[in-house]
Amino acid sequence: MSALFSSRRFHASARAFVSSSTLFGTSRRFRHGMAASVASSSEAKSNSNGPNGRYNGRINGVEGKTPFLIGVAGGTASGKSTVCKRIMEKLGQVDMDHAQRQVVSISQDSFYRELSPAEKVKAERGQFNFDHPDAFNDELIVQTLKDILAGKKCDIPVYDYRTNSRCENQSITIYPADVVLFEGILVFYFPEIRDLFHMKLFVDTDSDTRLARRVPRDINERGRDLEQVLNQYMNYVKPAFEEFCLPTKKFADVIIPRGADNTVAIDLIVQHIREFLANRKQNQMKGEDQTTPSPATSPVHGARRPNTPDVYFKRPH
Ligand SMILES: Nc1ncnc2c1ncn2[C@@H]1O[C@H](COP(=O)(O)OP(=O)(O)O)[C@@H](O)[C@H]1O
Ligand SMILES: O=c1ccn([C@@H]2O[C@H](COP(=O)(O)O)[C@@H](O)[C@H]2O)c(=O)[nH]1
Repeated sequence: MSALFSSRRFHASARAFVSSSTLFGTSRRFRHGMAASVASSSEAKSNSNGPNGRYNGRINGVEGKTPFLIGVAGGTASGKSTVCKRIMEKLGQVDMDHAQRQVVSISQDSFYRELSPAEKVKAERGQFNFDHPDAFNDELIVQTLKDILAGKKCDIPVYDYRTNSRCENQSITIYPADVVLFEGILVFYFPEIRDLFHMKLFVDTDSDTRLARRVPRDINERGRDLEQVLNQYMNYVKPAFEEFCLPTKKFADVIIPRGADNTVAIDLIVQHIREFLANRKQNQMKGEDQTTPSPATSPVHGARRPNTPDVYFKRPH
């Protein structure tokens, strides 16, 4: 079993409760960042796969090596994408060619299912429940994540919150990478998806803070008005969070209070990823792979982790 991916090692290093009060005072606003390239369908098609459907163009990606798949769950506007962006930034993965990235981030929002005409009308009136598990195409998520774990290049849909639908003729190309972050409100809800993750993070941000962030975001970036945002929040978002998202916190390996403000937690996760990448590179140079996530920590191979969080990054009381 890979020593690096023995969860014991990571957990031991992080088990101490971290005093964070001096570090979390600053409130910063971060912009969303796509960790994959957005292309038109024709562009996406021009990025060819090699034999066996595997992409041949990467330097670090070795065929057949399973990427380390990290699930990032949490309520709306908890800071999931910002946490992923922070991780990417700290690993120097943002300002580089998408095809060369070792770490990529994917949003569950890309997998909202197509609505029927009647549902579209409801959605336009703010009467469709986008926070219910039925709103997602979970089969496509499973298939995509399995393809990613198999080292395949994938094209995933681009979602437009303003029209409540996929952008036509557009896709995001996800190139094979060593580490893949998959973030979304319900990424731990579906057992078949949940069981694919090698590590599960839950971004745990206070509900008032989340609402205070969601209101301006939905107005400024998603084309909503205040009344619409608050109605949707009260009728669908909040009840669905309590029924479907919050109960999945128990599946997390690491809970990150305060999201991107929690630099201690993010640094620990980044350190863990750095060690994985360094170890994988070293083993590749030696011509062997000991860093493919091991059966003990890899749900892909059927083993399961206990459903209790191993680590809390906690402010002392
Ligand atoms: N730590 C933070 N401080 C201030 N604003 C933040 C912070 N984290 C996220 N935001 C802002 O809150 C909104 C939601 O953050 P985002 O990361 O998109 O959340 P999620 O992906 O969970 O929906 C965005 O407008 C983002 O810029
Ligand atoms: O068409 C749509 C699709 C989704 N939503 C809302 O988005 C959030 C999930 O995205 P986060 O980035 O995690 O906030 C979810 O709460 C949906 O309510 C939408 O309003 N319209």
